[in-house]
Amino acid sequence: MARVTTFVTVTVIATESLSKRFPRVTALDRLSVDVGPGVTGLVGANGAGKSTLIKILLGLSPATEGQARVLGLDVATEGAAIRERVGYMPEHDCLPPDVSATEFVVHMARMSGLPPAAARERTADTLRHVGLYEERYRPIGGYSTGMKQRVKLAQALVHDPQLVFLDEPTNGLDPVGRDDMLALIRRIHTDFGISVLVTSHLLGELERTCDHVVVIDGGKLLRSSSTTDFTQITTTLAVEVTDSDEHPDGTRAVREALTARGIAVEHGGGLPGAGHVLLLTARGEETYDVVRDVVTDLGLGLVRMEQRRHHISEVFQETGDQRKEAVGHDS
Ligand SMILES: Nc1ncnc2c1ncn2[C@@H]1O[C@H](COP(=O)(O)OP(=O)(O)OP(=O)(O)O)[C@@H](O)[C@H]1O
Repeated sequence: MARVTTFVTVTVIATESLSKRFPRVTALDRLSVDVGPGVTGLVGANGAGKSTLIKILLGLSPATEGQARVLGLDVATEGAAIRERVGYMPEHDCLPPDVSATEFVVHMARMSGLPPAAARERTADTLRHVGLYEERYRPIGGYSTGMKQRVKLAQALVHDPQLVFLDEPTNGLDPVGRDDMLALIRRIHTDFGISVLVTSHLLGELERTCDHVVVIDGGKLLRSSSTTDFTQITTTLAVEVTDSDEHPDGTRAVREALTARGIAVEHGGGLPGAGHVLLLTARGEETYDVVRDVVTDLGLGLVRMEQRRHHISEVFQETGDQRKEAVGHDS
């Protein structure tokens, strides 16, 4: 008998027309989005609805309308089964100050159903993984913000979930602490195969960490796509040319010729120390040909013509004021 092979795209989270209305505000507004395995960023300004979505996905808060499934389980009826398989790092400080990280994480592991010996072993492994060593025996009250974030992360991981929700894990961290946390988040997926949904109000910081980014604003979906698609919507070409006797300012001559051919040159000499660099938006292969022809016709030398990858935050700056205002940017 012929064997039929089907390719199934695994959906980790699926929402369909999901809404959450509070008396004075609509926190989620008919949100339909699918999230696959890997590391996914959920980005939106403060109040966009990120935490509300996470609480619904954990089965902790009922949706007003619509449906959602997590790991194939219905959030409305299978919340307990979802929480067995999903770890949650809440946004706000929620740690008891008087106990040590070890005591707290063992307690959380026991609450998740692990027997005492396994809970202790998993706690030691997880705290080591998040980078807490001798300090793990000291009371949490004396910890830095970075150490507290690591304890919150450890308790989300200790029961070996298939998926973790991390709500603003970089909040309150300095730039070095932020980078460390983002690297740690990436390793949760690469080292253990756990899928991650991580929220942030900073679009820029997620591009290095996430495979996929979902952007929401006012509870509505603005965009959901792979990080690469985000950063390659448009390609900027950096073009550098020589001068000649005939054209002592080669850069200017090329700029004028390109403008005459209908190619907008975004900035002239915008890169540090590169007075001869032109930046222009490439629209397919033909832009390359036009630049090459223009430079040759002017009798100039082409020093370089290279693609410059966009950062996510730049893409948003270019795609309209509404999005720009909706999403915070790295400073
Ligand atoms: N229990 C609640 N009662 C009333 N309004 C709420 C409640 N929880 C959230 N909201 C409102 O819903 C909107 C979305 O809040 P939510 O906390 O989900 O946003 P967020 O994107 O996580 O932002 P932040 O990072 O600031 O928490 C906000 O306007 C908020 O004030």
